[in-house]
Amino acid sequence: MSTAEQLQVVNYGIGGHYEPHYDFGTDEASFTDGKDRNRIATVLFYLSDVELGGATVFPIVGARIQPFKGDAAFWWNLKKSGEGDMLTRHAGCPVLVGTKWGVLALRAQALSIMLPCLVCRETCLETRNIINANEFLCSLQQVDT
Ligand SMILES: O=C(O)CCC(=O)C(=O)O
Ligand SMILES: [Fe+2]
Repeated sequence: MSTAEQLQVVNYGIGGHYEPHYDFGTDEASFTDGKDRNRIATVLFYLSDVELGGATVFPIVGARIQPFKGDAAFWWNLKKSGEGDMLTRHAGCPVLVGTKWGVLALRAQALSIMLPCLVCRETCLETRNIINANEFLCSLQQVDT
């Protein structure tokens, strides 16, 4: 797939975590080369259950996703305008018991090609049975930050 970066394997042991961050590039210089290749979306496939801890959390929208083997989390990093969506700040909470395995696909795509697709994104998400963390998970349990 020419528009996706290489898959990244995520593995955390006890205490392993990922500090709050954005997946889109904030360094404008990297994305003003005429290619519009900022990271439009992220999908994180969970390859293991985690006994305790290890949730992926979105503190600004108050969303929390506990990893279960076979589940996936999906979110759009950019707004329709192409700007980074500041609501997507997220983190991997420390693993307290067990191990966390996942595969992360960061999708870099020319916005001119992706924009028409954004319009129907709810439908696309429904048919793929994946989770839109930005919109759908806002209603889930509040995160303690
Ligand atoms: O481990 C997680 O739950 C999040 C990982 C992540 O956000 C990343 O690798 O960019
Ligand atoms: Fe991330």
